[in-house]
Amino acid sequence: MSTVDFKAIRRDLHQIPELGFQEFKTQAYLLNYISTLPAERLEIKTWKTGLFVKVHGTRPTRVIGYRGDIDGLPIQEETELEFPSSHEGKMHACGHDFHMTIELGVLTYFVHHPIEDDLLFIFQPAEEGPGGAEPMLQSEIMKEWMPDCIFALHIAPEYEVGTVAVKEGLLFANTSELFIDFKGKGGHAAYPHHTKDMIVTASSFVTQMQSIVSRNVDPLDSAVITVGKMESGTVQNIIAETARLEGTIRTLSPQSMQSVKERLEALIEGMRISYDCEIEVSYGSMYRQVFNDPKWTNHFMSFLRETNRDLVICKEAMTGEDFGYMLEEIPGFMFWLGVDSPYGLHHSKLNPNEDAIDFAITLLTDYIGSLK
Ligand SMILES: CC(=O)N[C@@H](CCC[C@H](N)C(=O)O)C(=O)O
Repeated sequence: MSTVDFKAIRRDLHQIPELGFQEFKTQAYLLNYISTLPAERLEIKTWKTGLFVKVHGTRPTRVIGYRGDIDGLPIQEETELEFPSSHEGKMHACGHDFHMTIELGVLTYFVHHPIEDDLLFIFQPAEEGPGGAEPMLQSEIMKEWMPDCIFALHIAPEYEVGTVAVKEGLLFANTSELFIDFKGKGGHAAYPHHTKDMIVTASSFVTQMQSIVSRNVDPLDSAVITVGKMESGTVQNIIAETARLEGTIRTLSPQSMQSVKERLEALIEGMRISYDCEIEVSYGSMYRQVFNDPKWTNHFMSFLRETNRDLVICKEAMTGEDFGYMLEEIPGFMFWLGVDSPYGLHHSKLNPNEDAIDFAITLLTDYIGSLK
């Protein structure tokens, strides 16, 4: 193959994590690398901070799509790596540095070994939020280069390197971001009866919300409501006038997403009365479930068995992924790639095993190469 050191590329990318739609250095890095490849078969179009890269086939009748996401998370890295994030408070804590590197590896291979069909490599911004897949899908470039099938992977810390986990049908949940603002009346810590304390209100709401999952959702149709951020107050002896909760809702069925929101709004209505305050709710970005096309997924699983790769038929997860939008329009699948990290996704010490990079590049080039 080529003599490119993809681990070194991953390390470069790991050092420059950027949040959704701010991936300027990342885009420049990707463009710079791609500019080192033979250009004859390549067509490159930038889209916001992302990229579409087409590798023209020798006698194309189809376009085979591959999508990787490129954004990082607002987390202060706490690994002991020799190449930590150089961006204060930001980290590739969801493995998108791996995703991009593997995509570059596959792209590189097919630039040197073109197949008959065209290949479309999508480097998608803002997967963690506010979501790049849906607007990318609506873009003129995508309409012109619409793939006939599409694939993607996500790193999985819980599996060994060399393991692929996948299932047909539902893989990832429906998601909705959740923002709730409380407004009461601040005042002296010693005179709570003259105030409307929003720390007490918001705390009580966080606990009450959990009853939606335990009492309103069918236990066989799981849901999660997580509050990841709670902001309130100024100092220890002032009662807080405002509070803000930021969270996310996950449901296995789209119908449950609707009913969870209805219950949440009913609870809010009750809180307004019982705590005599103002409460505003908004939902931010929402992602469609990731639903793997059964035909393509079974084809991939047969390939894994025939080539003696370690395959785990996994359960669905409450993770979200805006790749779900692409799979709604284009048949294909997403799979989990084992990277064996003691710390999980979205953890400040996530440390995936880099051996998974070469494994994944070979796996994907073998699989895509087999699509005669
Ligand atoms: C794979 C992964 O971890 N994806 C994210 C997607 C987040 C979507 C949105 N910002 C939300 O929080 O609802 C995840 O947290 O599952």
